[in-house]
Parts: sequence; C-alpha cells; structure tokens
Amino acid sequence: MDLIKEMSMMSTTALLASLSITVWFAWVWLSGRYPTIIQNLHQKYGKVVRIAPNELSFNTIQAHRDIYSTPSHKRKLFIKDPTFYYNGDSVRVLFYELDPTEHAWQRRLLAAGFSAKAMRNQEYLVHRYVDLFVQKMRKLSAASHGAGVNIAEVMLWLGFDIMAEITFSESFGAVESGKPHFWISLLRDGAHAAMLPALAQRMPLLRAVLPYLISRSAIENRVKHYAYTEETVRKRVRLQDEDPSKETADLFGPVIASGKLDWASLVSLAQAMVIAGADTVSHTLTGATYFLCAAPTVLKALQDEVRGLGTYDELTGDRLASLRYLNAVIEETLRMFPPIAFGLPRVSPGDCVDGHFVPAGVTVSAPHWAINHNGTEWEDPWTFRPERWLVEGGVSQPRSLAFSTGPRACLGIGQAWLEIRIALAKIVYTYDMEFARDHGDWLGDTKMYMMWKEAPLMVRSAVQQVPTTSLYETYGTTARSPETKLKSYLAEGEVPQLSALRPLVLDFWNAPCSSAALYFTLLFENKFKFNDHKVDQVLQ
Ligand code: HEM
Repeated sequence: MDLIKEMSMMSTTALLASLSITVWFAWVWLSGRYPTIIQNLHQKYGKVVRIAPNELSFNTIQAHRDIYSTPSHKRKLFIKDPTFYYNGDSVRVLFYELDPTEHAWQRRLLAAGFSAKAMRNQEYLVHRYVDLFVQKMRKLSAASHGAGVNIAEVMLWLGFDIMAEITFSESFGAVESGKPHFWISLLRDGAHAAMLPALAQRMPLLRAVLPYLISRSAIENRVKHYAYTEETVRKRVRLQDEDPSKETADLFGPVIASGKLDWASLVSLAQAMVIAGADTVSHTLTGATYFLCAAPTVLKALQDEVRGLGTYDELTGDRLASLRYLNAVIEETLRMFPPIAFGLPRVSPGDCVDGHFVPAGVTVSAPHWAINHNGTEWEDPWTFRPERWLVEGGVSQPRSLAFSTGPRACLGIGQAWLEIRIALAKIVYTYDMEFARDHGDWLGDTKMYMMWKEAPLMVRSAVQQVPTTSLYETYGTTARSPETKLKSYLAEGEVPQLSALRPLVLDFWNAPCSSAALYFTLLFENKFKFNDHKVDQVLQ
C-alpha cells in the first residue's frame, strides 16, 4: 500500500495532526521540543510517522542508511530538501547547496583543510585554548564560592574560540576574557528567529506575516552578526593578500586561494562553518560533563584511564585516540545527546526506505534522537552506559550516527574527535567534578531550535592534578606555531631539559616521541636553529 495512504489511516490524533499538520509542524519546531515530540510519536505509532503533509520520519538505523548513504547501482541519491536547507542568505553554499555536482566541488575545495596533515598542524591551537580553558575553570570556580560554573555557557566559549581560530585564524577571545563574545550570544539568543526562514519556506502564510513576527532588535542583531562575520572574512582575505603563505594556515586559506567563491558565498560559508564546528563540539562537551557528573563511577573510571596515560602535557591527540574508555564515553554521549538531534530532510527519488517504497518527491528523514532512543535498536536506550561500546570489537558500525553518512556526512569528523578527546581528557585529568545543585530533568529542560539551547548546568570542580606548567602559558597566549615557540624558547639562552622540550615536539609531530625519535626529528628535519646548543646538550 502507498505509504502516505497507509499513514493517513492512523489514529485520530495522527489524522488531526496531518490535517493541521503544517501549523502543528511549525509549533513543534518553535516549542523547542522537536526531538522528544517526534520520538514520542515513533514510540506510539511505530517506525514510520507522517510529520507533515508530504513528509515522513523513520526511527531505524536501516532507514538512516537507506536515506543518507552514498548512492550505488542499487540505490538512488536522496537530495537535500530545499524547504529546510534555507537560511535566508542570498546564496546556497556547501551545507545549503542542493545540486550534487556543485556540492561535490565545494567539498573538494574544503577537503585540504580537513586533511590529517592540516589537523596535525593545527593541533597546537586546540591545546592552546583547552589549556586556557582549564586555567579559567579554576578561576571561575574559585570566584563562584561553591555555586559552580555554568558548563553549558563556558563550553560554548571554548568551542567557538577554537573553531574561529581554525576557520579564519581569529579568535573570539571568549575563554581568555571569561565572557561570552557578542557573536556567540546573538547566535544563541536568536536561535528562535534563525528557524523562521526555513519554516516560512513551507508556510506561505507565515512568509506574509514574517516581517511582523520578527522584532526590530532581532533584525538589528542579525545585521550586526552578519557585519561582524563579513569584517572577519575581510581581514582574513587581506591577511592572505599580504602573506600568501597563509594559504595553509586555516580552513579558509585554500578556499580564498582558489578564488572560486564570490564574496557573499565566502561570508555565508564562514558563518555556517563556525556554527557547524563550534556548536556541535560545545554541546558534546556539555553533554559529556552532565552524564559524567550524573554517574560518578563512570567519571572515576575515565579519570583513572586518562590520568594513567602520563602527564598533562602528554595528553595529545594521537595518544588519546587509543584510550578505549574515553572513546566509549564520547560515543555514548553522542548517542544520548546527539548535537544534531532532528532528522536531516531529504527528498525521495522514488526508492525504498527500510522496506517501504516512498514515492518520488516525498520528504524523508531519520532523526538521530529518535533512533538513538529507540528500544528496538538499543538495549536500555535511556541509560548512559559507555560499556556498551566496549564489547568485543565495540558496537557494530554504523551505529554511531551523529556525523551522518554518505556524500553529505560531516567533513569535520576527525577535527571534532580531536577537539572533544583533548578537551574532555584535560578537564577530567585536572578536575574532580560534581553538580553544584540538583539539576532535576536537565535533558528535559534543554530545548532545541535547530541547535541545542541548554538549561544552565552548574558544576563544581576541584583541582586534583595540577597541570605541569605548559609552554603555551610560559610564552603567552598569542597563537604561534610550535616551530616559532621552540625558537623563542631556545633563544632564552638556557639549555632546555628534554622533559621541557617534549610538549613542543609532541605538538609538532602530534605523536608521542621517544628520545631517539626526538633526536632524529631535531637532527634531520633541520627545522630549528639551535643557537649555540648542540643537539646532544638539548637531549641531556
Ligand atoms: C560532535 C561534533 C559534530 C557533529 C555531531 C557533526 C555532525 C554533522 C552532521 C550530521 C552533518 C551533516 C549535515 C547535513 O546533512 O545537513 C555535518 C556536516 C558538516 N560538518 Fe559536522 N559535526 C560535528 C563537528 C564538526 C566540526 C568540528 C567541523 C569543522 C571543523 C564540521 C564541519 C562540517 C561540515 C563542513 C559539514 C558539511 C559537509 C557537507 O555538506 O559536505 N563538523 N556535521
């Protein structure tokens, strides 16, 4: 039977919903409870639910695979739904681009910035902000006199500072100043308004009244937000004009060098990129903190693993990648609290989704929240249990859906894992943490308007392991490459101990180095000037 017809024969509630469904759909989004409402519908009506006149939601892993995977001779491509992928900009870039060929070349343009080499070169930036963050936590915690720090707020500072730096070599300076940058605040406070252009696409009536619904201040905020992004992109382009070697400095370098994107596209891309990379990572870190504080035995097991690895400065991306429990905690956080919790809408080309034929032109999606809390897919889906990922060989792939899959899957997955591992490991290495007050149903109180808008999460932290003085700290907070920092370190005139040099070289290679590897690095790479010091002396 035609699936749309089949769905129309459901209960009265579903029928009513389907009649007034567009209004209902807008209400669901604006209520901030989209993920739970859709998940409840699945629980009541099964694995396929009609959520708009021409739109179906599925809550199974098979459906996710069918909708998003790379097309093959057996499966056609499901393209992005134009009514949803619209942010009000005059251009559609990368995330919003619908045409597969156009999208593919834009993705290739960015791919260089996401290579393993590029990530290795930028790892020191992640450490720089995480180290600052760890120090700032101590100050904020002390200043709170036991009331705790709002983790939901400060994780946003961290995520956005890192992402702005790796996107266009410019920080928001939020962690350092201990205050939210207005760009971040506007984004969070305007989350409601940001959904309106997409909703108006599907509701002509809403389009007509939209100008009257949006307050004057919301419009002014949007203008201010755009102007700041534009100014930052302008500065970044100028930087590369003056110094072409900046082509490899960040994600935007290769894009600017290609000269293929016009001005409006560059600004739109910058805006979307920072949000995509920062918001997601911040929420994962907040979610992880929540689950860890709620489960002290899990926190303890994680701390034992991380603290057993070595000193604070040895918590590098490569070393952390091998920590099974850390990875399991992150996987489980992404399952319980997926940063992109709703379904990413695609248009059916006329193909099957989890055994149902869906006619061409019908919009389909498989929401992460609904799948991840589906009891037929996961045993005990509401329990935070990292151990489920530790069974022989881990939970079979592709269960971890948070980054999506196929040609439109997350391009920054490697960068995201790197940031989350480093930040979480350095925080739990340094601090013992607990809730500063009863948080009741924090997950239930947290809202989602495309992005999560978390309820405050007050956490008290006490230093357990004092980080060894980091060279980032010693040589200031200006972003400098490991090479520059090593040079300035050696220029101080004293022969450094191997232990002091180690973090810098780890930075440079992004790998734990034995003394021999360090020796050959210094000797053969010939990257550094040693003033009068001999390599042997350096290695004493
Ligand atoms: C926990 C962290 C993250 C999660 C869960 C996540 C998830 C996702 C998902 C589900 C998509 C697909 C969106 C769609 O189909 O409309 C996506 C796309 C994308 N993400 Fe991420 N992301 C994360 C972090 C990052 C980071 C750190 C970066 C950049 C450094 C990044 C860059 C991108 C880009 C460029 C795309 C667009 C890919 C394309 O359209 O070809 N993401 N992400």
